[in-house]
Amino acid sequence: MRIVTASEMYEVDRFTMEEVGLEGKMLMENAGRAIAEGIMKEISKQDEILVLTGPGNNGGDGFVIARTLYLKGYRVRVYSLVPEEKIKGDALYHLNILQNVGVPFHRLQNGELAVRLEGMDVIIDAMLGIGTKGALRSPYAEIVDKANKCEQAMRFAVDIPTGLSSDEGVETEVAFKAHKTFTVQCPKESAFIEANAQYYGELEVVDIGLFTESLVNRPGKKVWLKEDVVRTFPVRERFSHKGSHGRGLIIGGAPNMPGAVMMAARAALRAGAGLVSIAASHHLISTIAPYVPEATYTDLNLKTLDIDSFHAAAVGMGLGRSEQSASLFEDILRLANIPIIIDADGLYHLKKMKNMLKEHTAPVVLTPHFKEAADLLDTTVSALKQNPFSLTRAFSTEYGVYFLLKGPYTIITTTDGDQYVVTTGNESLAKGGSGDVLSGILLGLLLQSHHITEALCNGRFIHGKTAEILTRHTHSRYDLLASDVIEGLPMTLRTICK
Ligand SMILES: NC(=O)C1=CN([C@@H]2O[C@H](COP(=O)(O)OP(=O)(O)OC[C@H]3O[C@@H](n4cnc5c(N)ncnc54)[C@H](OP(=O)(O)O)[C@@H]3O)[C@@H](O)[C@H]2O)[C@@H](O)CC1
Ligand SMILES: Nc1ncnc2c1ncn2[C@@H]1O[C@H](COP(=O)(O)OP(=O)(O)O)[C@@H](O)[C@H]1O
Ligand SMILES: [K+]
Repeated sequence: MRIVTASEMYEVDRFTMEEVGLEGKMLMENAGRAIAEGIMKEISKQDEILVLTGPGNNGGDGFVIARTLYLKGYRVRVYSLVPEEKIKGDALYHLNILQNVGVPFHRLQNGELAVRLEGMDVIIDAMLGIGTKGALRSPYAEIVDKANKCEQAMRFAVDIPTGLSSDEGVETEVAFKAHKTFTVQCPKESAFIEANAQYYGELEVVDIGLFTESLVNRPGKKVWLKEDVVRTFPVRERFSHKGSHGRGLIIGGAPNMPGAVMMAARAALRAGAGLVSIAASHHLISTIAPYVPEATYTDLNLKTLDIDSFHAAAVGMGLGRSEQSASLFEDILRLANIPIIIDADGLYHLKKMKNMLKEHTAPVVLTPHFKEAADLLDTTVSALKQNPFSLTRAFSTEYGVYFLLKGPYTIITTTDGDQYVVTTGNESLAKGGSGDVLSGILLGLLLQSHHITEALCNGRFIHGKTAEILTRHTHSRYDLLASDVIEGLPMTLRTICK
């Protein structure tokens, strides 16, 4: 499912209207009806419903929603924040129909509504959409603030909550706090910015018949969905052997962090890897081996370890930050000609030698969380949180790496700048070890997949999905351990990726 900026959405609108020939009025009718259908599932006919409308097409969607609800017998009225003379085009067309049908219609007088927002059971925000520029002006800011204070009301936003930008990089002062946002055709970039989650609430995408084909040739952003996992998950052939599913190498294991490589190895095997080897300090091997008997072990000595005899490697989990491990990491990066995942302490060392990435020809996957990523990109966590798409895309294309920016909304960027968002998972994963398990799953899938992007998206999807399934059935969001996620993978794989 494509994620768009405002300008991309306008291009989709233009293409659909001018080149395909679907009229704007009809698109507005489709949008309003689809959103009204969604809202009707959440409200009752006893509810007092107020639709707040603005000057543009977002307001036009609001007129269609109000008419649809009214004709179905709901108690709805419309409040326009602008005089009728300001309403033009398709929105005016639908305002006329609204008035012909007899839906109660009022407009704001001297900045005040003639009804108390506090008395409303349902407030629908069709004030501003993707045409929003800058901070809210009066009277929008005041009305939005009042609406947000109506604690008893269910609040729905049309397309985007009024006050938010569609694009990343814009700080929000005041915005409508929706319980649920019905977004038109494609989620907008800003829906995946952490600070905006409190305004969007739950997000539902409504299909109104727009054609997104006009965007096909641009580097794109997409949400990776279950149907994408089902379509691309590696198939296990009946006559395959262990070598068919890849030989993976995990390099790490500082004496005080034996768990990281252990969990990564076990997760890689559970995700389907054919063979997994752990290269760790020989003191550690006897400690780890009983916990992952299916793996093989080798001393972490680059004179004897032939990295390229493996199909892919993961390095950095529990590697340590000593000078010695820094030079070990540098040697690995210089020697490896296989796809390599770099996580945790590997990312720490990489910061000082990131120019090596430009010379490196084999695929490199970086899996930082926000703090690690901000360090690597020489920026702050808050700047990265506000501009995660553009900053990671710039880094990926400059350094030629795959970048998996870990978080509740994980953004995966390819070397070409295409981006995928994976939103599975919940706060049960906010616990030490989750990242090690993810690295293991990613390695397991990298070994079995023809496409690196699919391996990364699928790996991150099943990691989060497993946490969702476990916290729904057998665990709480408090107790879940990273190793529980490994043991929960069978449930996810059996249901999604048979
Ligand atoms: N085919 C279609 O057309 C379809 C359209 N669709 C729907 O249309 C929506 C986009 O409609 P749109 O382009 O009319 O923009 P929209 O956001 O409603 O209003 C812009 C107005 O806001 C005003 N304004 C801006 N910033 C402001 C601020 N900070 N504070 C205060 N005011 C501010 C600005 O005023 P101005 O600055 O020009 O005076 C301008 O007049 C889209 O989100 C979707 O819901 C869908 O139904 C699909 C089919
Ligand atoms: N609140 C959350 N919601 C969903 N996923 C989360 C949340 N917090 C963490 N995660 C996931 O857990 C993992 C944490 O990785 P990381 O911070 O590297 O953990 P560690 O280094 O402790 O192993 C990431 O995959 C991230 O997407
Ligand atoms: K809106």
